[in-house]
Amino acid sequence: MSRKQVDHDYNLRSMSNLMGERWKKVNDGGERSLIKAPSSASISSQGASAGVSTAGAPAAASSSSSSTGDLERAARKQFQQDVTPGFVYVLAVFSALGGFLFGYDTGVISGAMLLLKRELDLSALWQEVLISSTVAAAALSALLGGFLNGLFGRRVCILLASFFFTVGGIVLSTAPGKEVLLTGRLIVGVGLGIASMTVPVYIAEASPPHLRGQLVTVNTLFITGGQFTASLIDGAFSYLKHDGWRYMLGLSVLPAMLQFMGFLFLPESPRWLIQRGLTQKARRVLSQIRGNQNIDEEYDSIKNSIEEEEKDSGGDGPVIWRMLTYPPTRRALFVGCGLQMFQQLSGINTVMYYSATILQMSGVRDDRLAIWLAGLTALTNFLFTLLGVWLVERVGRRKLSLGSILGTCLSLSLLAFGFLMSAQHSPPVTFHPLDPAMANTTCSKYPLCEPCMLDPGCGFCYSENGSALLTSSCVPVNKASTEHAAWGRCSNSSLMSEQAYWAYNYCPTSYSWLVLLGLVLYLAAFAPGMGPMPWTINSEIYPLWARSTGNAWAAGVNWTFNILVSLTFLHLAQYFTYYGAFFLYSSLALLGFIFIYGCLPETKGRRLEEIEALFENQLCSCGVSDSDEGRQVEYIRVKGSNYHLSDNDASDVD
Ligand SMILES: O[C@H]1[C@H](O)[C@@H](O)[C@H](O)[C@@H](O)[C@H]1O
Repeated sequence: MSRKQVDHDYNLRSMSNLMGERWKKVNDGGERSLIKAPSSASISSQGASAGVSTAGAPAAASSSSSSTGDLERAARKQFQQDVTPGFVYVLAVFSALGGFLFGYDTGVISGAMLLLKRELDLSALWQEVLISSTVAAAALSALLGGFLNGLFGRRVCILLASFFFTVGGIVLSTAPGKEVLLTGRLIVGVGLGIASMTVPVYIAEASPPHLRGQLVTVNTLFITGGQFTASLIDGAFSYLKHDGWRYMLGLSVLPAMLQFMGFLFLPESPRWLIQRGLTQKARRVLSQIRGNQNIDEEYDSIKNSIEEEEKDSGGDGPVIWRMLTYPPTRRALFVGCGLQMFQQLSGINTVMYYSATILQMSGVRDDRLAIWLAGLTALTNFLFTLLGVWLVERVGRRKLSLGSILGTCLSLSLLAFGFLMSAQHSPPVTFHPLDPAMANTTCSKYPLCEPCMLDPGCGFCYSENGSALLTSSCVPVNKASTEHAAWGRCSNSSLMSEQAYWAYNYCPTSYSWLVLLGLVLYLAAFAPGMGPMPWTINSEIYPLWARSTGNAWAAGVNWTFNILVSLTFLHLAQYFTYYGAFFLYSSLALLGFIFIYGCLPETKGRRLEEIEALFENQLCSCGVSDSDEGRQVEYIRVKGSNYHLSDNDASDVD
């Protein structure tokens, strides 16, 4: 069926929800288009100046929908010209401190661990437990956060999260031993889970539609900003001989307290208030955050949609059950969780974590320098997320996500190819010790650097003249610190760097530039789209009754896959080699592309109340297609029928 054909039987409510305006059916020579009837003064005045006929004249389908596009754009422009009060920015920035803490607390631990394992003599198991306990606690508390959000509201949850961050930071910085450290990391994890699911919802519910994408994306900008700050703090405090980790872990208390104090004065989300029947308060908050705009229309639209939703979502039982048994929310949940899953499966946290090693492969031999340069990776992630903030309202969520995941997939392949070339030109092991006590290790049997490096018990010790390898051996790693070999010339710091270099986890290679290029391209592709979009889109695709639960489950999926990918990476690399692991991530990103292409509708510029309609029919039915005249048509399939939403010149597609 041509996409220009529109069926007879359509659901008017869905469409009026969808565009937030009244719609009329126009019979158009056997084809039906939808054009919008002006309902507000601003629209009619703009519509008149744009010369738009709204009376249902039997115009050609393309011109009527083109006029609809003009009218839509004019209305949007008018809306944007109305003053957006600065208060909404203040509110977004204070909320996004939760994102900053998310980034800081997940980022700071790698640098802190270098000091902790030395000072507290931590075993590999304890190191692993201290790192992953926070993520595991975050996964569980994100789910719990959905329930708390529904019950106490967004504001109380953000206060609760900043309280956990503060207490966790204090416990961590004063911890006398590893058990207390673990307690602190668990407390911080609880804060992380609650903040990660509440903040995007709160910002989305308070923002006007034309700014929503940008303001929610600012939260991810703060996440990456937190990760960058953590790398700077890690670098700076790594010079302290004692207790540097206490400052690293404790400094998060400052933004946490700032957020707590700010939220004592910031309001509850108006949508949650209306849902709870606190209508007077909701009106007050709406006026506060919309400044001099007329809030009646927004208030009514929220209220109506809550009433409609209550009928639609009917039934009893836990919200997640109602979501799963009601097709639109089931589809939204599928899309939301899928996005979060593919975000993590594209390996962002592995790439970030592994960047110091990638830099070492490129010839940066000094550990400290590698830590500082890893900060550059975090900075690149941050800067490209900034690009995402700029792009999200310009190109829309769908195109941004698609472009980003495609770029992620290609750059992962480049990374993998770089690793493959390094492996194929792996330097040989030229020196096999004669001393039987030393020779009888698994390490000394490896003929090349590649298998030696993939064995976590061994490292490659070598000397070179310029870029020519002189002698090399594969020796066991020092169990107490992977920075040295267990014996031989690489076991002694003073000999190392003068006569020999110790490569643990990597091999010297002349293909490092390929890997480095892959890393930079990866961040440039991932950070503007796949980094922020899963959070942004989840904050807007669920109806109010399902919003906190939907976000809770999606955030839970994010944290779960985060831990899964980071815990399996080294094993994956061991069994499939590094290039195998990165080719796997690249194939998963390709699957993600297909998923997004098929299932993600555009939500840009729509009211939260309108977005539910996008999920009311079968999945994979929204997008932009070429019309018969070679123009691009934005369409949606509702209840088995196709509707044009806009008809724009290819150069001017929303
Ligand atoms: O969106 C964020 C961001 O991309 C971070 O850099 C990453 O560490 C998180 O896991 C992710 O959820």
